[in-house]
Amino acid sequence: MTPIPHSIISALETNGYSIYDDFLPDSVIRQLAQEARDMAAAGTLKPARVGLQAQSQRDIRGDLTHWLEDRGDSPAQQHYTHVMNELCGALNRSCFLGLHTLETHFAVYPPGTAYGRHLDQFRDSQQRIISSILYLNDDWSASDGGQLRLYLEQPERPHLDVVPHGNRLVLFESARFWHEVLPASRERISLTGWFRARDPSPL
Ligand SMILES: O=C(O)CCC(=O)C(=O)O
Ligand SMILES: [Fe+2]
Repeated sequence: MTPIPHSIISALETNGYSIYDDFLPDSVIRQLAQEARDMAAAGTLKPARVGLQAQSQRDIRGDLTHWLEDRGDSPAQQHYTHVMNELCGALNRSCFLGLHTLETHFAVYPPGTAYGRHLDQFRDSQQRIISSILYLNDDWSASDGGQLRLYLEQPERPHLDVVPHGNRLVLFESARFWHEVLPASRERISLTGWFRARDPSPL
């Protein structure tokens, strides 16, 4: 069992979001980044879709994605899914969120691309409860751009810009925070996941 630092959970409980550095071993982050770059080079990543209006909204989202298999296809992906399952259990024990599954994709944003302001929970579905992003970038600095801009609903601090440093984990309540990805001058890589509640049972 991998212990999950309590500060991740307590920040999420207090603020509705959490930012935690050095989440996984650096070697795992490097391996995951390499796998994403290899897929980008091989042309196996797909342009991301935005809900049902994918055609008309293509320009609001410039990343290329690859969905992970449930257990992960490589030792590094298996490490990630194992720790995220532990995190799921810890969130359920502390916050009673009833999280059931995690869906995750690699996301590669070519230089200059972005993802416009949006909410992760689709209007017709309540199932995405917690959004999670694990950044896989080497030596990122704020001047490279690519910040995740989280709109905090606070008059004194309308938004928070999160620099996508490698091995930084960001969690936030999917239905609560509008957010966007600012364009970067470099390729920007991440593993983006959503903890979902159980599918509602049919009536
Ligand atoms: O990569 C990020 O910082 C956020 C990505 C995002 O908002 C999404 O994929 O829905
Ligand atoms: Fe999002």
